[in-house]
Amino acid sequence: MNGRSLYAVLESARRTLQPVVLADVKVRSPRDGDLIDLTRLDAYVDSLVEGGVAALSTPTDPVYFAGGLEVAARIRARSGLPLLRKEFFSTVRQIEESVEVGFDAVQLSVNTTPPSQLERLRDHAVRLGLEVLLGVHTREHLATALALDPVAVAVNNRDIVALELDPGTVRVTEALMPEVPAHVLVLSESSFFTAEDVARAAAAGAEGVLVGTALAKSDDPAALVRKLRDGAWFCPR
Ligand SMILES: O=C(O)c1ccccc1NCC(=O)[C@H](O)[C@H](O)COP(=O)(O)O
Repeated sequence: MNGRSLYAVLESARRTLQPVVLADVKVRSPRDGDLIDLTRLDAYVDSLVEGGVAALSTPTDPVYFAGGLEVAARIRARSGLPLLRKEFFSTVRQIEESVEVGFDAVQLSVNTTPPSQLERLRDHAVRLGLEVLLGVHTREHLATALALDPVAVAVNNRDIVALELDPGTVRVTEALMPEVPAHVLVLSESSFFTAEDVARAAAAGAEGVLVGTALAKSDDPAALVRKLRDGAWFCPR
């Protein structure tokens, strides 16, 4: 394990009572089309870091999100922050290449990872020193995830199976939080546009939020990171 821990980043919200803001470096969105011009990727990552994001993620799926391991390697080279891989995981090889590229964590979403592979891929990732978030969108997904005794879950406010074409709402996080045990860390993901959205997730007990589209579309991503984070207080569960 290296010094870049996503778990530690999320845990920090419990001490500071401020939620952490993570940025999803998403080149393309199935819903909104092209988001990041790769010729400005380095400058974009720099502005996120300047704004004070606590960690980064990137979807490496090339088909719907125009991501890839080359983009991930560029983000890795540009920033020393913890880096989470989003992918439709189904093979052990994908976990191994995540380590090779320099990811610190992977998200295995319960609704896209083949059920027979979920525990196996989680265990393999842990053996290789990766941190693991189990991604959920419904009560049923959450029950499946909690049965695996996770350190952290990611509540996706959008439906990744519908390729995030739904608008998404922080109400998904608000509805699921009462069922998450206090010791499990929570990252609330997707559909964050205003400081009020972030405040609602933090008030519901999410240690962190993951923001992609709003930052990519912003003229001043650093300022937006500060605005989203500074108006919110984390309420311990
Ligand atoms: O969540 C996943 O499992 C996933 C897998 C493969 C590709 C993308 C995946 N998720 C995408 C996201 O999580 C969103 O891009 C992220 O939450 C940012 O959302 P938004 O702020 O609404 O752009």
